[in-house]
Amino acid sequence: MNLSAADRAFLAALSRLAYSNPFTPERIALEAEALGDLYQPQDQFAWSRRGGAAAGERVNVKQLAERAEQVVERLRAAHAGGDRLAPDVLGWYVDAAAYCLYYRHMVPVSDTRLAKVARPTQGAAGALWRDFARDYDHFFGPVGSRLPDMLSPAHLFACLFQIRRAFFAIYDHLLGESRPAAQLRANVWLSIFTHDMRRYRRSLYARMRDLATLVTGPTGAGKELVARAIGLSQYIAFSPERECFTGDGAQAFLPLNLSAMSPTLIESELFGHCRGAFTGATADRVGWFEACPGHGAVFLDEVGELDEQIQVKLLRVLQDRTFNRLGDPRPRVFEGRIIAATNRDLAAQMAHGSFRTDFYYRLCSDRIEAPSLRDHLADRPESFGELVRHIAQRAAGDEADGLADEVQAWADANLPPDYPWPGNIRELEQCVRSVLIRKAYAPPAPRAAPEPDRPAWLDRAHRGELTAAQLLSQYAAAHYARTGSYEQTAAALGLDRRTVRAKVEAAGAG
Ligand SMILES: Nc1ncnc2c1ncn2[C@@H]1O[C@H](COP(=O)(O)OP(=O)(O)OP(=O)(O)O)[C@@H](O)[C@H]1O
Repeated sequence: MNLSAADRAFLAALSRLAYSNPFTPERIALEAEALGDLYQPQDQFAWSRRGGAAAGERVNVKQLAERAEQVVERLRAAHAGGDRLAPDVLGWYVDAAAYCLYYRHMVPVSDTRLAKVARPTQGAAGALWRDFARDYDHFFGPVGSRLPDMLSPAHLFACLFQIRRAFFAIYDHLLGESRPAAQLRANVWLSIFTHDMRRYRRSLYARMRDLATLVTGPTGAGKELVARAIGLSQYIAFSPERECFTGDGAQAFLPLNLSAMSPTLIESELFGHCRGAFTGATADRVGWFEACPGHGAVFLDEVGELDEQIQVKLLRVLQDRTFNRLGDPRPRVFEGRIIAATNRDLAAQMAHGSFRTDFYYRLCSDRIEAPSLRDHLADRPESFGELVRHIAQRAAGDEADGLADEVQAWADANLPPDYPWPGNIRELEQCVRSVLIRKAYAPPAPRAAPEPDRPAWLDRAHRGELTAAQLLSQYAAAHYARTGSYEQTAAALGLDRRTVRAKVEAAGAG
């Protein structure tokens, strides 16, 4: 079949677009490339929630889908008429048809319907699935014999539905039109799907749970939101026989704030315990690692506060997925994904010996930094008004515009232009609520510069808990962390370089 140069260019761009990260500027550039003259310029460099415009209402997306439908139907008709598609055109056809399936069946699924369809009860996704499967046959039936690697309809359905879930989880919750905000959304997408969506759909979807994610950033900057978006967006297989998903996506995020609990309680929450394992353990208890399904995530909030003994147990979970209930010698298997967050400087904690190096490296194979509110405002001062509007919308519904204006006026009159917002977006939320109630907000009093973290090994040394060898290792490691040089550390400690190195390594492993 003869395709025009314009059709070829359109299909080539659409093929890349269908596998691209929707939260990057490249995605917008691909929309422009695919649509050519039809593209309607927009004033955003990457997709973000704005004034309630849902993705389906975007004029460029609509144009893309309409054009994709036309070209795909022409190619299909040509093929049915005996006109064999060339291999490059066949590849484009597959991608464009999958795009049409997404647009036809997933884009109309609203947030509320999504939750109903996602239920693992028989038939919950029935109507959506049957319509999808019919269109799948329509597009791929005629060319099926030439597509040995084609994804099964159930797997493609599960993948496209996952994209829809992830899109909502990111787009609806991680707000802001600044570049750091867009970067954050794009990074969350990568943590879910990686940078290679084809590989993800082929095989990685089943392996993502082996990758832990570490979310860093200051307090109130959205670390838990990030973790939630990743945790609630994992792949869930679809059962065509039962016409439902095989797991409950809504129950898949298990957060635990580690800063507020004693070590025994943390262990019991995470690993579970047997009756009698410790005073007060009156019955067996299933921990979160046991309760978490394969498509779920356990979120370890404030991981920088973890006691070293628990770090060792968590390292084992990360390395070979096994753990024991307290008081039970039988090893059990964790099926889900681990996401951790901290606002502490883990590098400094490692240097001080209070955070294990091996645990750190297993934890941060994937790392996301949540930007501070100051980062948003430095990039885009208008972010203030935009974020206030979003927050006001949640706090006051129809009254949002008036409230947002009040907050802006109050901030202009009462806050210095460089007010640092130490509590980040959480503090901004508090400010909006406070203006709603009292027409004023009292920022927290500036605090003295925080004391640097006191290394845990010093406390242990103080309590007489370290051997002489451990003490020397920790001291050498602390010195080395400050100087970055084995030579200097050796000279200062009166040791030879090799001994210092062995001591520093022993501290890291220790
Ligand atoms: N990017 C964002 N978009 C929208 N809301 C945000 C964003 N970042 C933070 N928030 C809001 O700020 C509040 C705090 O967010 P969250 O609990 O995720 O922060 P955190 O970084 O985990 O804080 P902490 O370190 O204190 O636990 C929440 O109410 C959340 O809705």
